[in-house]
Amino acid sequence: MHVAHLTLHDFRSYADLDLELEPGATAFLGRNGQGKTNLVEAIDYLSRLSSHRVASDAPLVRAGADQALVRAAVVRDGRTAVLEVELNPGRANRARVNRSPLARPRDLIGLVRTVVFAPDDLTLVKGDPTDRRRFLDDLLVLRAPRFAGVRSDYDRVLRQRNSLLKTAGLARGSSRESALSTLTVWDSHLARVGAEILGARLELVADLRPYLGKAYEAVARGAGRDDAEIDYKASLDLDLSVVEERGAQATSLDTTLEQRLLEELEARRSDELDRGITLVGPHRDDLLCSLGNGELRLPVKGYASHGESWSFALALRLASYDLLRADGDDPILVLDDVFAELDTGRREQLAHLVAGAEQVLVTAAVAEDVPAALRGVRYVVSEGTVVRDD
Ligand SMILES: Nc1ncnc2c1ncn2[C@@H]1O[C@H](COP(=O)(O)OP(=O)(O)OP(=O)(O)O)[C@@H](O)[C@H]1O
Repeated sequence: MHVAHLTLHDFRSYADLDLELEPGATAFLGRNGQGKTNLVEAIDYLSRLSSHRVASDAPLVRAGADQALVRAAVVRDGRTAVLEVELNPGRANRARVNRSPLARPRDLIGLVRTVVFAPDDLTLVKGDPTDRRRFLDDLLVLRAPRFAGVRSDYDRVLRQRNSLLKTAGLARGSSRESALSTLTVWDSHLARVGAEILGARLELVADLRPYLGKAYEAVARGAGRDDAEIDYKASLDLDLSVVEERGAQATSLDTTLEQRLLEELEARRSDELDRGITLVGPHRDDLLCSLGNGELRLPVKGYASHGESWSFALALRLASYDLLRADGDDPILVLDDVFAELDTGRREQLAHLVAGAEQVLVTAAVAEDVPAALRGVRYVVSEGTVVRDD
């Protein structure tokens, strides 16, 4: 797929912008702070309805304006769809496809898919578990958009359950009894939705694993296919052979996981009441990233060198891209300011690996940092204007 036309209105630093885009590589060049990342962020926003840079929508609306608009003509298998989202911080956003309003903005998710490489990707391996959980869930949603709904259901159940745990922990006598019986109801909600997320993440990690080994071998010189490894670390003991047996039906896997979550919630009840938070569930899990082979396998976080950590983060993104491609769709690749972070060898290697993508959008402050294979169409971005440089 590729974006053929992008329109922005009051998005970030852009009051109004209309831009034709082509398949293949396009580089946005210009000094720091001129609006290069703002452009690719807009396309990424359409893909996931969130930004790779900020957690809320408010900073995406141009200072002084009260709403922003992002519209893109997306070409997929020769057919064009016009996707549009109106950002209204503090109020409901609105989305349209071919000018028809969607019942919920999140119905837009999945119609355009992006994989973004950005300097912040180092946090995938060096940051908190939250960063890795977000990585997994974002990829999950790109592969199966209905997970956007499952994830928001889980967040809601978790908030309600935590607030009930606090109330029950402080209550005495009959009000404690009543809070505890309501808690049982929330246990079953949490276990049901949590099992769905857990099962999907476990399968995702199993699907991603072979692509990760291949990608790490490609980006880290001298590395082998078995050097990079990912393992899902759940907040409870699981018999992972259930998942490894890919023949297992998703529904039976979810039932097994739901049962395990319920048992664990029961076992940790008094701890949870003391602390007033939910200690079991996919919100407590992590993705373990490790390097090495044979007996010497070490976690990336805390052990790997800066270069190895970067290669691992790049490999995670490349593996996501390959996995989405294997699902039968060619996502739009965004390389936001990454070349300045890489040595010449890694730049060329990365360019070689992604040059065949249907559309690659690159941003860079220094034109020479962009490898020749990705120089394609060039735009100069300066003070909010985007001018083609032929
Ligand atoms: N909501 C907003 N309203 C107005 N201006 C904004 C808003 N958000 C960001 N900006 C401005 O956009 C500019 C940053 O743009 P962007 O991040 O795209 O820069 P860039 O060209 O990618 O720079 P670099 O090369 O440093 O990454 C900053 O000058 C910032 O002040």
